[in-house]
Amino acid sequence: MTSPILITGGTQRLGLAIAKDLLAQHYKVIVTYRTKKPSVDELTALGAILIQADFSTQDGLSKLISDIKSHTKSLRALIHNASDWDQEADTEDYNTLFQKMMQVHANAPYQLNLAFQDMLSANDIVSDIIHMTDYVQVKGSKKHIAYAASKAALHNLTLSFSALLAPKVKVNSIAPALLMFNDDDSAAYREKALKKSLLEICPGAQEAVKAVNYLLSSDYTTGQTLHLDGGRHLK
Ligand SMILES: NC(=O)C1=CN([C@@H]2O[C@H](COP(=O)(O)OP(=O)(O)OC[C@H]3O[C@@H](n4cnc5c(N)ncnc54)[C@H](OP(=O)(O)O)[C@@H]3O)[C@@H](O)[C@H]2O)C=CC1
Ligand SMILES: Nc1nc2c(c(=O)[nH]1)N=C([C@H](O)[C@@H](O)CO)CN2
Repeated sequence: MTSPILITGGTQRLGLAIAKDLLAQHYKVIVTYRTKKPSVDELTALGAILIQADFSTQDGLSKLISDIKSHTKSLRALIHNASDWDQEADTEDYNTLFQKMMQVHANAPYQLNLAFQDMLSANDIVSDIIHMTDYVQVKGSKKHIAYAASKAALHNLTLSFSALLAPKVKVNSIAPALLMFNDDDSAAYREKALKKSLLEICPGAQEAVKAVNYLLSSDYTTGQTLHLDGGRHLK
């Protein structure tokens, strides 16, 4: 009996591509979503279990933990992908912004990892936790200060949980820089963003898919970060 892979925020962009690829490999997949959209039905038709969840509140997080435990007794992998890319320019309520970024990007993965550690260790093979962090985890960001701090916290969870859960569970970060533009990104933004890396491309969601599959297949990678940044750190 193969255990399912749980991916959070898997109904658009990188998460959707990862979920579809795992389904195509015949993994059992549980996907969380916050907002109903056509891909919820698309993934259900492909055989995924879709669970509505909003991690921005403790009640929402506690409900998700309960819902997951009602669906399975084990997990092959837990992929923390859900995220909001909020910026300080959009608000003056910095307390709410900071709390929300830390809640979604650090507190939710922290509590889900602790709640599901036994389910992850219940397999005959080594399981995986993957934290989708960000290039800015080590660099910071002038325009997304709270977001960057929360991604740094998420990466620190990689270090702690890899030590705590070894050898039954590998725990790694995937730290992308630009992988996908957003639909409302201007031509000027896109041109400027492309020039921030050495390779000067926007590779698309499959770059994240390939990284996830490497980590799932690895026998010897834990506590690490896969940097998907086109050489931006050297520019
Ligand atoms: N795209 C890129 O180039 C980069 C991405 N990353 C990271 O990779 C991951 C995937 O990126 P991307 O695909 O662009 O992500 P998105 O911005 O598309 O967000 C992914 C999903 O997160 C869900 N989500 C947001 N807040 C909550 C919440 N409070 N509770 C539950 N779900 C929530 C959303 O759900 P819904 O839509 O249902 O509301 C959304 O579908 C993220 O962690 C991101 O930070 C890092 C660097 C670059
Ligand atoms: N949740 C999200 N996080 C991030 C996004 C996004 O669209 N959603 N996008 C980026 C940018 O691509 C950035 O890496 C470009 O420099 C970062 N995080």
